[in-house]
Order: sequence, then C-alpha cells, then structure tokens
Amino acid sequence: MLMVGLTGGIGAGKSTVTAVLAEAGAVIVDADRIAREVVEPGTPGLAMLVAEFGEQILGVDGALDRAALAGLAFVDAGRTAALNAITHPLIGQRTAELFGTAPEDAIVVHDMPLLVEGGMTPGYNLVIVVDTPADIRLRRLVEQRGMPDDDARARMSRQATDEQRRAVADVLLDNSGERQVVADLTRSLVESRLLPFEHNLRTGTPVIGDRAVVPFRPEWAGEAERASARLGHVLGEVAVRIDHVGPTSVGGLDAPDIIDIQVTVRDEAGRDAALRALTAAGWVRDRSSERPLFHWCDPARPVEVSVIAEDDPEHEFSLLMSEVIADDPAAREEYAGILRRADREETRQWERARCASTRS
Ligand SMILES: CC(C)(COP(=O)(O)OP(=O)(O)OC[C@H]1O[C@@H](n2cnc3c(N)ncnc32)[C@H](O)[C@@H]1O)[C@@H](O)C(=O)NCCC(=O)NCCS
Ligand SMILES: Nc1ncnc2c1ncn2[C@@H]1O[C@H](COP(=O)(O)OP(=O)(O)OP(=O)(O)O)[C@@H](O)[C@H]1O
Repeated sequence: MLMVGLTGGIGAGKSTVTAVLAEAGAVIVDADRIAREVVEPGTPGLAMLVAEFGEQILGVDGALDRAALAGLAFVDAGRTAALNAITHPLIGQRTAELFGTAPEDAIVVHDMPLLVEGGMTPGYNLVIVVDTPADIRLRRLVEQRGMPDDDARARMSRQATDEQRRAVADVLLDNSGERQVVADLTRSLVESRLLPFEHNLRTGTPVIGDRAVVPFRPEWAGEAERASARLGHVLGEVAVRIDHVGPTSVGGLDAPDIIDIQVTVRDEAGRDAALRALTAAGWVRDRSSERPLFHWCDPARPVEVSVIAEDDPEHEFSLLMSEVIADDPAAREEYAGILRRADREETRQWERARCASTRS
C-alpha cells in the first residue's frame, strides 16, 4: 500500500486532481468530506460545535449552517483553533478507519487541506502539493465557486503559505494553467511514479541508484531533509541522530544521484530495533553489504540508509567527510575523480583515509 498525502491551499485544485487519481484507481480519502460527516445532525461533533459557537450555527432544519460557522470561525485565529480542536480529532479517527479498509495493493491518496499545518507530511510515502498561486486561487474561488472574497481571504490567512507547502512537497503539480494541463501532469505521475512505487513497496523491490556522476543538484538538500523526516517518523527514539552524508551532502559537488542518510543508534539493541523498524516500513536490506545498509523503493528518488552505533569509529568520519571536502578544493577535485570511477568500496576507502588523516 502506498500512502500519499495530497494538499494545496484553498481553491488550489485538490478536488480536480483527486478526480483524475480516482479515475486511475487510487483510493481517495477526502478530509473535507469526512469533516462534513462528523458534524451531521445528531453527531457528537455538531453538539460540541453548538456548545462552542452557539445555536446560531444551526439552520432551521437543525443541520449545520456551514456559512454561519465559517463566518464565526475564520475571522480570528483563536476561533479557528477552537473549530479545529473539535473537528480534527473526529476527522483523524474516521480517517484512520478508512485507511484501515483500503486494499493491500492500494494507492491511498489522503486529500488533506491542512496536511502541512498539522505537521503530518513525514507520515506519508509521498507528498503531492497542488501548486496554484494565491491570487489565482482567490479569483477562482470568487468567480467560479461564488465564495465571498472576505471569506476566501480569511481562510487563506488561516492556512500555511505556498512556500511552506513547497518546502515539504516531493511533487509539485502546477495548476495555474488550464485544467487539462494539471490532469495530464497527474496521469503522467500515476504511470511514472505512483504505480511503480506501490509495486516496489508491496514486493520489496529496492531502487538501486545509478552511480554515474551527474551535475550538482540543489534539490538534494531538500530531498535529504524529507527522507530524514520520514526516517525520524519510522524510528522515533531509536535514532540518536539522522544525518545527510556522502557525496550529495557536499555543497556544489557533482555526484551520483543517490541520497545517503546515516542513522546513528545507541548500541546493538538499538541497531536491531532500527533494522526491524526499517524493514517493516518497506526499506529493503542490501545483503551484499557487510554493514547494515538499506535501499528505498521510490522509482524517482534513490535513497540509501546506513545504520551505525554511535561508538563505532566509522560513525564519525561519515559526518566529518562533508566538512573536510567542502573547504578543500584539492580534496574536492580528488573526490570528484574517485566518484567518477563509480566504485562504492574505493569511494569508502578514500573517504575513510581522508577523514582519518584529518583527525590525526
Ligand atoms: C467551517 C466549515 C463548516 C465551512 O464549511 P464550507 O462548506 O464553507 O467549507 P469546506 O468544508 O468545503 O472547506 C473548503 C475549504 O476551506 C478550507 N478550510 C476548511 N476548514 C479549514 C480550517 N479549519 N482551517 C483552514 N482552512 C480550512 C480548506 O481549504 C477546505 O478545503 C468547514 O470548513 C469546517 O468544518 N472546517 C473545519 C474542519 C477542517 O478543518 N476541515 C479542513 C480539512 S481537515
Ligand atoms: N486549472 C483550472 N482552471 C480553472 N479553474 C480551475 C482549475 N482548477 C480548479 N479550478 C476551479 O477552481 C475552484 C477550486 O478548485 P477545487 O475545488 O478543485 O480546489 P480545492 O483545492 O479542492 O478547493 P478546497 O480547498 O476548497 O477544497 C473550483 O471552482 C474549480 O472548478
């Protein structure tokens, strides 16, 4: 099962994108729809909202008057927090139930407007952001959905910024153009990434990165950050620290397009716990390596994770390496030459020797 988090600012086009994903067979879990379900007449959710916001949020039929609640809840950050404190636990509970009913081979897409605000992104195998500039979103909400301008602006002010969403996105779907454009982008994403990613996770098929050296990519830092956040979500307290190491961690250096992450654990028990947790989360053990090394399964983003105890002498040199190389042009040139030979063991020998000489 592939767990995908999908988000975007109000009016970004999440529903437009999820309609295409559903056509392709994905299981959509729509937070807005669940948010309606948990405040239907007779539910504890509606009773709690009335207790908080008053009978004025009820229509003559006893159902929630959504516009009336919106008018009270979005004018003020504190009132939005009160709304969220009531609705989000109920939404979360129902969401977990729906995740549990999805088939084992499903691509589950959680359409969650407040994914970033809730700090939830590390819990997903992939995060897709429908990226539409705020001014276009505002125009579409007013002109096409008939949302009052002040209501749309109030809600936008209670949401993360576009920059905050872009920082945690693995995939940005640009929806500033015609509907057909974002629909085509979505279909291509399903074919090129979501379907193979789900297959790899379910069958334990690792994605082994190509060791050919490519020009430095500034995206490597963000990709390593997101991989580290996901590993932190999987490992919790078992990991003493999680670091981006290896060639892609050296700023500006041409390197193989493989993100190397080092997980430091306390001791042997910690290492065994980490190996179990990584395997359970879908990481694939590299049996050809004498040290605990895992590969990820994302066809578009090769990641390798090594697990090492903090008292292992090698633990430190991987951390030192990027500093040592970064400040020494001759070392960078020598390292780049080694990397171009694309031999993992030779690279490690050079890294170890280089950092040992630095420490001595
Ligand atoms: C206040 C309510 C009744 C207004 O209903 P209305 O039909 O006008 O809007 P709807 O529910 O369709 O939401 C439309 C969009 O508004 C934005 N929005 C909704 N709730 C919130 C919120 N608490 N904070 C920020 N943005 C929100 C989202 O982008 C959402 O996609 C409703 O938004 C609500 O119950 N919100 C609380 C639950 C929630 O946080 N839902 C967001 C997804 S978890
Ligand atoms: N590419 C597009 N061109 C023009 N209009 C669009 C485009 N994509 C979406 N829209 C329109 O913009 C509005 C918002 O789109 P949609 O409802 O899919 O956004 P959303 O992210 O689901 O919104 P919400 O956060 O409110 O759930 C809708 O009226 C939709 O028809």
